[in-house]
Amino acid sequence: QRFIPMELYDHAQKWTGKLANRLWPYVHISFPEFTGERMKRSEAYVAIEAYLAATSTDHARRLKAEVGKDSSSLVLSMDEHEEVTDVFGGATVWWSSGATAPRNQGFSLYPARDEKRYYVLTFHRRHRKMVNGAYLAHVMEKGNAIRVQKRQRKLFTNRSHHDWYDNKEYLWSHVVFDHPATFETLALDPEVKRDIMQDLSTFQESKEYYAKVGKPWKRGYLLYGPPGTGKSTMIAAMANFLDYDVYDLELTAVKNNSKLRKLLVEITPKSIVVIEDIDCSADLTGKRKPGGRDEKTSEETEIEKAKAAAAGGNEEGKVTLSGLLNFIDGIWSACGGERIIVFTTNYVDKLDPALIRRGRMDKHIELSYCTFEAFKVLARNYLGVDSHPLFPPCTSCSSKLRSRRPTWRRT
Ligand SMILES: Nc1ncnc2c1ncn2[C@@H]1O[C@H](COP(=O)(O)OP(=O)(O)OP(=O)(O)O)[C@@H](O)[C@H]1O
Ligand SMILES: [Mg+2]
Repeated sequence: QRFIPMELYDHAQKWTGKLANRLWPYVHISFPEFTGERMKRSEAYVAIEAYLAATSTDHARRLKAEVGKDSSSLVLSMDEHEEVTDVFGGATVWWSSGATAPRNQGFSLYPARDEKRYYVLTFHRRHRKMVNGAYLAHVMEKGNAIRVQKRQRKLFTNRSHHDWYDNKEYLWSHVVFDHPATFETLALDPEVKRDIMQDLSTFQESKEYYAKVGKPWKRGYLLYGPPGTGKSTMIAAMANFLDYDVYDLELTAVKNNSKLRKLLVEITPKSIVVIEDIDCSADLTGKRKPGGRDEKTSEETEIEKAKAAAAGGNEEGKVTLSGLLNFIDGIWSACGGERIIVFTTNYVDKLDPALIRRGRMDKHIELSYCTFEAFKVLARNYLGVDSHPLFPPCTSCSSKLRSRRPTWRRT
């Protein structure tokens, strides 16, 4: 600006740019950690972080360590201002990490809050097409796969809390999900068990199928039976089998239908949403009468409204049957995808037929008192006994026994 006349300045800038391009044929792409206003971590950044953690630990010299999945091992990843080289399809690319200094240099309780971290990818411009296409797709795919494999599964419940660090209201609170139940330890008829496991695997692999038929990728299970017959245990076994998070929805703590919808939107994919004891979770009989018609007179309705008003509430002040039906398969239910919804109940007859019709609750599983085959699993689990003189000697005998359905209670 001091030496070049103003009228030539633009030209000079253009030509120096071109010259620099000639001499410096490298392209940079940066991937910031946060994008937009919502303070949501960018998916690309998270995938790259996982990818680089896996590929960089052998080469990078500055690593940072975090506690891993089982809380005892450490996971290493690339530290800030570190650079690693990656080779893909004959091309060499360089990844570096960095962070912009916090804007607020003064005293703060949360010093790292406005620090902005990013990754920069550098490569020769002749590889531009390959990097933009195949290489970045490869990084995202591999990074996401590593992330899923390494993540700690969580058990959520709908108790909202305010995070002062993020200055954000979280509708779900969570702990690490660490239930040891599996289908192997679940005492259940082997055929029923195989059928459920098959059904879950099919669901997990059916992304294309659901897209083809135009249905959201989700499935409903209704588990019913007497108390203590393994409904809750089965949910834990399902979560362990599918490697999903669990969202335990306490319906009585949800104020109204719009809160329920907000909770739904926050649920991530690869999760099981559980509503335990659905028959006593909320008043879900709606305004239906056994005959299917609303037989209330307008006078009765008025009285109910007055009662509700006197109690300080109204229809908007609670979760209704229609709100719950919309939660399960309304237009909002498609958000997220890959979700299983499980209801448990001791009294299946008490539930509104609309709530548990096939399509909404696709699979109804009765868990009742144990059959002989299931009893053998318990004997193996608890006593380490595989065979015993009192066990029936052949399978045909055991199947006869099974057909009689003994009503032994588990202790
Ligand atoms: N089929 C089963 N296989 C193995 N263990 C079982 C089974 N059923 C029950 N149990 C054991 O019994 C206990 C109670 O089971 P669980 O909590 O799963 O029953 P539930 O059907 O959810 O009962 P409720 O209807 O009262 O909620 C568990 O600790 C579990 O170990
Ligand atoms: Mg239970």
